Amino acid sequence: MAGTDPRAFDEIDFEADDTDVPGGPEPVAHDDATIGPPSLIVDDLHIRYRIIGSGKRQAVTDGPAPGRVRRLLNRGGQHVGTTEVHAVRGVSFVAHHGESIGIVGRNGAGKSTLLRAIAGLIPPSQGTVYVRGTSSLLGVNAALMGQLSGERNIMLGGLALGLTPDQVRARFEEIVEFAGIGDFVYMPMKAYSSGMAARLRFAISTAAIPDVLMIDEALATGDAEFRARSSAKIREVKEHAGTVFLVSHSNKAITQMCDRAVWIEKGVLVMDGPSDEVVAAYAKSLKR
Ligand SMILES: Nc1ncnc2c1ncn2[C@@H]1O[C@H](COP(=O)(O)OP(=O)(O)OP(=O)(O)O)[C@@H](O)[C@H]1O
Repeated sequence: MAGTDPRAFDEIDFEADDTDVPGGPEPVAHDDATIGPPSLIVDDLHIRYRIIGSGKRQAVTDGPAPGRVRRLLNRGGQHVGTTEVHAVRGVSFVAHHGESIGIVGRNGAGKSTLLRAIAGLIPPSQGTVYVRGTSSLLGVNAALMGQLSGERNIMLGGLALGLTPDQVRARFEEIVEFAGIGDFVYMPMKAYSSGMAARLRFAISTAAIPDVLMIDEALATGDAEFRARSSAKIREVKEHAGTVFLVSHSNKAITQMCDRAVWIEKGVLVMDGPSDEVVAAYAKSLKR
C-alpha cells in the first residue's frame, strides 16, 4: 500500500541493506565506521502531480466575446483538461543513521518533491517511504495558525516536532531570539510580516533534533545565517546519529557537508555513491 507509515517500520528487518530493495541502485560502500542501521527506506517511490487546466495558451485575440461564451456553454459536460506531471519515477534507496546525503540534479529534476515525500508532506502515488523515528523538513514542518500568538505557535510547533512542553519552554527564548520577532511573539501571527512568519517557522523547526533532518536550499530564507544555522544543525543531527538530506545547487556545499549523494534526473535516480564521485559525474554531465 502506498503511504508513509512509521508504524510499519517496526516490522522491518533492520538487517536489510541496499540490495534488499528491488530495482534499487548498487549498494554504496561506506568506509565510515559510524554509519548505523537503516533509518529510512524509499521503495519504488512515484509522485505524480495533477494540474487542473488544459495547459494550452489562449490566443490573445480570444476575449469574452458572446461567440466565445456560447462555445464554452456548448461544451456541455466536457471536463477541463488535467495535466499530469510524473515528478518522481520509481526511486529506491536506503539511508542509514549517521549518514548525510546530498541530492543533486538539474532544475525540475524532482529533488524538492523527493524531499517533501520523504518528509511525509506529499503522499506517494505509488511505492512506500519508511522512516524510523521523527523526520523534519527544516523551515516547513511547523504548520502555524494565524489566529494564535507566536508564543502559542511555538508551543504547538514544538510539540508537533516531538518536544515535551518543558523542552519547548526551555528553548522558548532561543527561538524568539533567532526569529528576531521581539514582543511580536505575543501578538497573533496574522499580524506578522511574511518575513517574520518565515523566520519564526524556521526557528521553531530548528528547535528539535529529529532523527531524519531534511534541508532544501530552495526554502532558504536567502541569507548567510540560514547556511550557518543549517551547517550547525547538520553537525548536531549527525552527532546524535541522525540522518541528514540536503538539496542544494551548490556542488561545494554537497561535497563539504555530505558523505553520500544521490543524483536525480527527470525523476529517476541515476547515481548513488560517495558525494565527491556523484558530484563529479553530475558536473561533467552539465558540461555536455
Ligand atoms: N505542486 C506542484 N504541482 C505541479 N507540478 C509540480 C509541483 N511541484 C513541482 N512540480 C513539477 O514537478 C517537477 C519536479 O519539481 P521539483 O520542484 O521537485 O524539482 P527540483 O529538482 O527541486 O527543481 P529546482 O532545482 O528547480 O528547485 C517539475 O516538473 C515541476 O514543475
